Amino acid sequence: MARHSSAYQRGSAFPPSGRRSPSPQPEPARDATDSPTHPEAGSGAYPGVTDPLSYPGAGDPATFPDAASPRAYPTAADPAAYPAAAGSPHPGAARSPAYPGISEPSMDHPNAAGGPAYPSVAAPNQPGRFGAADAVGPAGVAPGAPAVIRAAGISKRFVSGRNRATSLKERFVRRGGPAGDDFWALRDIDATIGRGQTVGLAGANGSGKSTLLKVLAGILRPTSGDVEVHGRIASLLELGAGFNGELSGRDNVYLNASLLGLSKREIDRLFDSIVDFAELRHKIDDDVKHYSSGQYVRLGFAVAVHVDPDVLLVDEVLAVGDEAFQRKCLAKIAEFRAQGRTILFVTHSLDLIESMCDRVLVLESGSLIFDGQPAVGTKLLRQKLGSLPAEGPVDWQYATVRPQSVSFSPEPGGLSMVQYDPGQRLTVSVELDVTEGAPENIYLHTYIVGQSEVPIWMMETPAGGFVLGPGRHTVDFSVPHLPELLGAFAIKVHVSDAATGAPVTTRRFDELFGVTGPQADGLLKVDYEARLRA
Ligand SMILES: Nc1ncnc2c1ncn2[C@@H]1O[C@H](COP(=O)(O)OP(=O)(O)OP(=O)(O)O)[C@@H](O)[C@H]1O
Repeated sequence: MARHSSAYQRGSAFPPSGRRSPSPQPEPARDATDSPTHPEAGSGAYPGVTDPLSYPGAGDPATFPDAASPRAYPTAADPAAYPAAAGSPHPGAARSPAYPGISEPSMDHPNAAGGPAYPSVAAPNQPGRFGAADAVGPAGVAPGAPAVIRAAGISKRFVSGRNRATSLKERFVRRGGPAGDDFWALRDIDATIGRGQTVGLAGANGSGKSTLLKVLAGILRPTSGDVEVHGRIASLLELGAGFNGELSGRDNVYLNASLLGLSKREIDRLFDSIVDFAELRHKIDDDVKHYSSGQYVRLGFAVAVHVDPDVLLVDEVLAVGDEAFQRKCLAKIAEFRAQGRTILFVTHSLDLIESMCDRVLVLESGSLIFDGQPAVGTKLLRQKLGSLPAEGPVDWQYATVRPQSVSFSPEPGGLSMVQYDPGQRLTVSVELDVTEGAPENIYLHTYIVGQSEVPIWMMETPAGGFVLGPGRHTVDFSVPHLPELLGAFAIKVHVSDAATGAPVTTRRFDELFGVTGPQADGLLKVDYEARLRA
């Protein structure tokens, strides 16, 4: 099992025992000084291959959101809450155009061990670490699928180059002060990917998708949090796909495939198939620096899918290929999926997520705001991106105040009952989940709706609303004497901010209560007279 965590030691095996206190270090912003080389690279075994028994904290069972009942995640913690940068400089996060891609490790990442490595290789399967307690069963995947990737509390801070200390002296002088402009690209992400899942990673530009993929691949070190990986990962993370521009396509195939764990003999056997897949036989002996971006990606993808990975991580790079190659890649992904391999891919194509994924993770400003069924997650994202109007201000599942359930009983807190006679007491109880960021004074109005959604009457909280803190609350609306009615009735709840009147959400519940009065269906009885005017 390979693990990436903030407890990494540079260029060496993992610590022998005990959880190290992280010495998180923000990534520097991409700039011209980022180098693709790895001066710290030591010699040694393939990176990421570690002694599973020595890893601190492995086996902490995390709790996972129930993907079948998607939930919004709490607002990300204030960056200030994260530990300040300390420890050795971290010049990684290179995005050099020359060697971006599959496997470029940041320099102080342990994967930097192993010579001129651009590995995204993770350790071969190590049985025993992921037991039944780790099983996850998100949408579309049989419950009990073992976890292959687990990210716990992942945060990633970058320091922009603008105000970054550029010398030791400056660093010393600024000690205790800000190291530069902090920017949190990821905030407290928890996610567990089960074996065989095809997971889409979606979100607006800059929401943190690529950063998360790189952290999972072990290419970026998280500022805090842990990643565990069970199995061999092949990743295609950026345009350029991790090739050495000075080498030919042929040499790069050998270099990359060997870094992904294949022997020379295995690569000899696969070579033709890789080249054919990439459709680059005519170019294979040219230096890859003369390749077009699409050709880079073809070769990178071809290598990645030929090394028999357990987990395939793919960034939006597919968009670079022409349509025919995209089709080929998607067919390959579908084949992997059918073989029960695990795939995590970033895409802006929400249709693709709906058609290919079992599950979607949606990021917003570095926070995971949704983890669950693709149809629901893409709807949320479309709403957020403004391509789909929200039903009411915000779908109730994502609102800061969520009407969770409604129940009917004669007395508040009494046994629930659904059938009533006119004149009887009825209490409609609305259960609300109030999250951080909800209005302080919450105003509810509930409509009792009859056939064809016709409102029969309305009940509301006092004008100032109720002050409800985060947590679960129940609001009871009691009707001492039900009017004469006949029919079945449902409840529609509107939530708004009592201070500003701003709507929060609306939910129409399916639960019904019935009243067996003498009236015609669904009508309220009022006293009246009928006279013929003289
Ligand atoms: N090395 C870096 N230094 C500073 N900021 C960075 C660095 N890498 C990424 N960022 C910033 O982190 C944020 C997340 O970037 P990331 O590439 O993960 O987003 P994304 O969701 O993949 O975006 P897109 O859809 O546009 O590809 C962005 O604001 C980006 O500018």
